[in-house]
Amino acid sequence: MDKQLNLLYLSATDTTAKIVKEIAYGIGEPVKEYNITLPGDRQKELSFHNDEVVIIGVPVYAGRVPEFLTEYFVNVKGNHTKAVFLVVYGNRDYEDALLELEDIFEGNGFIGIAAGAFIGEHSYTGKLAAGRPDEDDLKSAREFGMKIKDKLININAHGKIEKLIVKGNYPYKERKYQQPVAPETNDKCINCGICATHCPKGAVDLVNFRVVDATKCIKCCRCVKRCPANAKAINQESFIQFTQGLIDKFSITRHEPEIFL
Ligand SMILES: Cc1cc2nc3c(=O)[nH]c(=O)nc-3n(C[C@H](O)[C@H](O)[C@H](O)COP(=O)(O)O)c2cc1C
Repeated sequence: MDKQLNLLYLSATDTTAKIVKEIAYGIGEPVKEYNITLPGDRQKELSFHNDEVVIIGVPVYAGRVPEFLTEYFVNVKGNHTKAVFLVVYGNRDYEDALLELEDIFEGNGFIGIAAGAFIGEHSYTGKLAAGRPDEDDLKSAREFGMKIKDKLININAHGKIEKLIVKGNYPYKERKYQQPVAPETNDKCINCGICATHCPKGAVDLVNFRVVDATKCIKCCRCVKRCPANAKAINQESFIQFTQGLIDKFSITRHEPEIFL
């Protein structure tokens, strides 16, 4: 087997983390984790060797890799390092995110050997892909891991890796300007500060937890979902309407994981 299996992921509301870990469990190797969800974890340059494997997982934001992450990924280098690409989306669509993720990392010295698009509860609401990844999703993730293990054994025996083809189109889906919005804090706030210390963008003020910099907020909803007092919510009418539209349109059909090997 390869020397080291690594997990590199951002997961604001923990769905990506669950799937990445279950894939690793299916591969069955001890892992080294690089959880890059918090700003402090995205300071260092990372480089991986040719005898390592990295599972790289990100949530889908507007059909793409989250933009601020593409800036950080410039600092993650491979050296003919084998990689598994994973995107997790909220049952709407993942559009060009997987192709973009593959392009970024293959441009940085990684070689894609497998990829997957899985489904996680939508960051904006518990009414879309509620409770996912569920048992079936996690089973699919484990089985995907086992297939990756077989492929790695095969690669190591024959030394040949065919170009990985994933779903997605060029040009990638256009990134549209979005009006800055930020969560508000209600009177239930207990001043614990979890929202501030857990914000992936450092958008919540570390002294006055009610102050959120809307220009930094990425609407990942980590603060909303992690708040033990249910005190944070995005209340802007446009956001509420957009979220309701997603529920109306995309909660009827259950999407299933897709894998590419
Ligand atoms: C800003 C933003 C944009 C999103 N865009 C999409 C999207 O285009 N398609 C989709 O199905 N889900 C979308 N989602 C939902 C997330 O991809 C999904 O909930 C994912 O499971 C979150 O991963 P995490 O729990 O690891 O943060 C979006 C979420 C956020 C916060």
